[in-house]
Amino acid sequence: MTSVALLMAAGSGSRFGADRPKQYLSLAGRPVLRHAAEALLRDGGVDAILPVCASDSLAMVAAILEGLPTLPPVVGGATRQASVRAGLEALAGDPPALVLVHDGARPVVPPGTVPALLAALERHPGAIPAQPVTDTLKRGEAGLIQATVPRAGLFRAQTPQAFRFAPLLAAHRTATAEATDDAQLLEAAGLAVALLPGHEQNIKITWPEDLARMEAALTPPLLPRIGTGFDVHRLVAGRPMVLCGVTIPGPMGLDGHSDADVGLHALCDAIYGALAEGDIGRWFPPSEAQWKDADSARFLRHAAGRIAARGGVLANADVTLICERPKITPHATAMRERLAALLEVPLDRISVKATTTERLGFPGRGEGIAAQAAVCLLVPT
Ligand SMILES: Nc1ccn([C@@H]2O[C@H](COP(=O)(O)OP(=O)(O)OP(=O)(O)O)[C@@H](O)[C@H]2O)c(=O)n1
Ligand SMILES: C[C@](O)(CO)[C@H](O)COP(=O)(O)O
Repeated sequence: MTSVALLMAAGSGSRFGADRPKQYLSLAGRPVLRHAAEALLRDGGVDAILPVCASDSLAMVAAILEGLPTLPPVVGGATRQASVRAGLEALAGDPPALVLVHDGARPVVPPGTVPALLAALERHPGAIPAQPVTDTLKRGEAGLIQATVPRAGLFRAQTPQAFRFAPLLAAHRTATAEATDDAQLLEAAGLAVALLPGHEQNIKITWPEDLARMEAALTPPLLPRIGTGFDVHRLVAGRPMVLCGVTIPGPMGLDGHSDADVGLHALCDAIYGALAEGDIGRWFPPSEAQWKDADSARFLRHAAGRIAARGGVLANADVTLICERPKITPHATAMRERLAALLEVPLDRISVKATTTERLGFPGRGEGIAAQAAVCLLVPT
């Protein structure tokens, strides 16, 4: 093996103050540590990851990293330096040529970072990513400024930090003082460590607000998706009149394979259209006997399920019923309530309204009822 990455996860996250160490908290649905491991491996160049963690977390860490090229986890120490040393000693019997040391609490390793670090090791025994300090620096005490510290030539060190294995192990074995990163030990040994460009997204999660910032950065933006639907059913005697999930008593009803709820069908088609998932006939073919006289509410629940399956939400829906009779206004609130309940959204996201065609055409002659619907969904890109 030519390069191994130590993934540091033996800290307790005392500044973060959660019920678990921060590297095990969920970020965009997966543990922070899993993000860090995948990010390390993404560009290639790392043959295996060696996790370093607390003794009571060995099985959990192995489970979190399942499926990735990992070596069995090693137990860390009381300080970060002691933990890195434990990882290096575990490799010393069959040493890799190169080693990277990465904080398990840094879930983002920007693309290109690992290849650039490994390339720099051809010229130097160590290389790290670092960001130039851009704020004015103050030294303070008891809430008062003591001095302004010149910031020229100052950098904020990040990880992964990359080293030739032998000098890093030697530096750890001979260290006399506690270092907050590994480059410091090579510096103390008088060895050159290259400074490569770091990245603002490479945040070490230290405080709760860091995790919140990362969550916002990793959550895919929601894309508005518009859909429209249109449907017509014939008016006949002796059939129920179900419109937008509400049954309206009377001698005439709508003809169709299902309960012929024309408004609800238009709404389903608008949703399927917004998702580019066909139409109601694709999901519930009229050729299938099981949908005969079916309550169309189940179609709308299915459409709502498709929105949820895509991780989306319904921003709003607007249904227009086109008929002379029945008069819709007395029923509009009940229809909105029924649709909102089926879609599990607040009432103010649903509109139901009606129009006539001034007695023109088939709706005007009372031969049928038409409905059109428009929806706006917000769906992750
Ligand atoms: N004894 C330790 C201490 C820290 N780390 C790891 O080193 C990285 C950076 O350390 P830090 O942010 O200081 O983590 P914690 O020590 O967990 O945090 P705190 O200082 O707030 O307790 C983390 O991934 C952490 O798990 C480690 O492996 N062993
Ligand atoms: C290694 C490190 O992430 C580089 O910035 C940092 O030094 C860790 O520091 P901490 O004091 O352990 O948080």
